[in-house]
Amino acid sequence: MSDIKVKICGLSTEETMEAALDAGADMVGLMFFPKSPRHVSLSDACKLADMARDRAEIVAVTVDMDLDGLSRIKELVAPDTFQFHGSEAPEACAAAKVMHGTGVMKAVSVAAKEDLEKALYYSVVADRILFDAKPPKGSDLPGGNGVSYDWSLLKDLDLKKPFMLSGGLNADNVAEAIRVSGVKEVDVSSGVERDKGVKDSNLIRAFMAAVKAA
Ligand SMILES: O=C(O)c1ccccc1NCC(=O)[C@H](O)[C@H](O)COP(=O)(O)O
Repeated sequence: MSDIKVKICGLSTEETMEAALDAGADMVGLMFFPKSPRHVSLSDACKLADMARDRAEIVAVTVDMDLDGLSRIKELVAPDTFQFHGSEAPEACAAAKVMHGTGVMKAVSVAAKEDLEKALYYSVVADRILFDAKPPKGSDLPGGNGVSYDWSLLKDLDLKKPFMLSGGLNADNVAEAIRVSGVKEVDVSSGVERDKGVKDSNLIRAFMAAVKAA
């Protein structure tokens, strides 16, 4: 059994949230970016977060959200962690930690080796870095695009902070991604969906099983 940490991102129904929790997901992501097909309303987010509380780390995913928006999510949903998936500056990450008392994960988009350098600035203020694939040209979404990058870029990376690999993972490729990159944490969204934005409980279970067997 591997000790790889898993985040299942963009859960939007009670059935798939339960499947993720029951299968042992360590972190569950709720999407607050209106353009995302995985977007959840505040009231749905509250119900889903209540299911996950004390069973997994609840991650609120936001993109360049203003302070009022973040405060509303904090008050109503009470996430453990904010995932900043836009162009938030390191100072904004630091401020959010102080203001909301949550953990902060910063997404850094990767296509080539030089993209990793950005993580050094964020690793000082964020609790965790999410190395996600750079969105393809023309995509409206900064994440959740189901595309990968060269996993070996993360091999031997010494960041002094935990980091996750994401982008285009699924049950068929996650073991290879872990082997090639040497990472201890993975994140998935599209790879456990049957249609864009529609999570599938069987695919979630298959992904978790593939990670455990890696
Ligand atoms: O998933 C989205 O729709 C999304 C939209 C805007 C910002 C971030 C988004 N997802 C963030 C995640 O953490 C995804 O799990 C990550 O990008 C990997 O997605 P995928 O390649 O689909 O597995």
